[in-house]
Amino acid sequence: MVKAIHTNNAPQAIGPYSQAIDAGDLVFVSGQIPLNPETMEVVEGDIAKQTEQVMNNLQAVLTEAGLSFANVVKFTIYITNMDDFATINEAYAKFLKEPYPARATVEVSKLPKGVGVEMDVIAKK
Ligand SMILES: CC(=[NH2+])C(=O)[O-]
Repeated sequence: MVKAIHTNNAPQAIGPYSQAIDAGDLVFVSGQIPLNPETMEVVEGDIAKQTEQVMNNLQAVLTEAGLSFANVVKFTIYITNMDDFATINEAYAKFLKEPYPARATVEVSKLPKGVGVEMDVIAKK
């Protein structure tokens, strides 16, 4: 039995998906892009600001599931410009403590709403 997680503290889904799915021992959080949850607009600012918003959005969904970044076992990061890798790492690391989750970072040609970064996570209860 799976359960959808929903919070108004993170952006509403922009397509037919749940913000997260509780699948028992694991919680799968959908890709977050840098939308302000109140306005549903892309945040203004550079890729560091976008990364910070993505992390805040992920944190809000995890909190709704009763979890935190300490529960995250896997991140996937999608970026539209691999030249942003170092900047994204720096902004990302501010939210995490060692041992860091497993991770993959891939460059893609486009992301929804024209943003530069999207991330999804898998968390273990
Ligand atoms: C933003 C997102 N998670 C999607 O699938 O479009």
